[in-house]
Amino acid sequence: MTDIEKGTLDQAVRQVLERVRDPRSQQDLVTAGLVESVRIQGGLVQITLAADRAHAAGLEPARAEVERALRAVPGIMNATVVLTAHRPAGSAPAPAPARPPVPAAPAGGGGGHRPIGLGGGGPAPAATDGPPAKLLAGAKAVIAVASGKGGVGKSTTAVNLAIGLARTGLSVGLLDADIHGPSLPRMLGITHQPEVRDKRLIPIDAWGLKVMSIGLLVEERTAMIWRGPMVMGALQQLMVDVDWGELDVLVVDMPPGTGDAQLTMAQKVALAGAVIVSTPQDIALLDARRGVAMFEKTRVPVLGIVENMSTFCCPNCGHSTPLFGHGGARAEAQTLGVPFLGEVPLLLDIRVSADAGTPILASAPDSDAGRAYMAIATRVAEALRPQLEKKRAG
Ligand SMILES: Nc1ncnc2c1ncn2[C@@H]1O[C@H](COP(=O)(O)OP(=O)(O)OP(=O)(O)O)[C@@H](O)[C@H]1O
Repeated sequence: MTDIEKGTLDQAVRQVLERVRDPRSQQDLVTAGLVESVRIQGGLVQITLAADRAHAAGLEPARAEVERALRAVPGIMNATVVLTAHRPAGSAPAPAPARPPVPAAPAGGGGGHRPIGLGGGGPAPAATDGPPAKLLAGAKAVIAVASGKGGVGKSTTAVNLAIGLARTGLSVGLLDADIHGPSLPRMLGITHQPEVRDKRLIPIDAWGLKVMSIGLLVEERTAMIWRGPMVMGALQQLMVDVDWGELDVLVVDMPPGTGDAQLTMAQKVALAGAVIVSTPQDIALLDARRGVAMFEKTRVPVLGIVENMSTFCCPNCGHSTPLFGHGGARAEAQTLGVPFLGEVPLLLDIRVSADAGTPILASAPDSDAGRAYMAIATRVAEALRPQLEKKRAG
């Protein structure tokens, strides 16, 4: 796209936003300060409208009108307008910007910048507090990999667990729902963006898995600063707009913690089970306990606990040291009455292979780490068998 074409698109988008009225103030959406962000990239447009909850309830027709109008503009291949209700009640909308907030795309588009590819093809929820619906129903079993605390190796476990499940002969997808820190593209060595076909995102094939991550669609920095309802909006769109095809298991790498985002996910998706990852330290186990409690509260079966960074294996002499203690997760699992799925040592090779984008179970399946992950995956596959058989029969 040339600079001139891009300038014309900017202008067309602005005209649409200035034509549609806010029903409350009767001002156009830009003047009313309701436009939070505009992103234009290679013919794809994503706009976020933000208002307080009461105001947002009446803005759906305006949102739909903007979307319709944008999709009719020549040169716009697809447009998604998201309405978020995250402004505090009674707060004044942001002052009208002189221009719509800066489109994130550099002039000329493309150029290595990550586009928004959300197609808006499915029944994407417009507001973030719509009625609960069970999403991702296409997969025979959806499992969440969660941790009460960040940095315990949840994503590394999710990746290797997914590869292990695929090695048992299942068709497996991997969804990175860790919106604030999407690390799966890096861990899987994915550098290209997903295609949009019939307004739906096509997951990327990597290591025998179908993969989708918000990290493939927006810059990491953008995702990091999103607030709660925007995170939920993005998550829901990821769950609605991706064409997963036929899957036996979809592994969801959850955001760390046990806050609203996790709870909402657990409620909106018919989860077949959850795998909780923890290090053996008391503090991490305390958070893991909260994770187990959260899933139990939402009636999601806990498939078990994984102890990560169990012992430190020195790459030089092979000596094992229980750096963070050892066995705590097994004991905790016993106390909580949930299965213990296995332990993974703290190994330099795991970190190096993750950073290189070549997950250890794919690159070195016969290594200690590879075997540890495969044992965990085999236990999870076994636990999922009844559900998979039931779905296949049905
Ligand atoms: N068993 C292990 N041995 C060595 N390094 C590991 C191990 N598990 C994870 N790591 C490394 O620890 C770091 C954090 O892991 P990871 O990103 O999987 O954690 P996380 O819990 O998903 O973090 P966040 O909550 O921030 O997303 C990464 O550099 C990863 O390579």
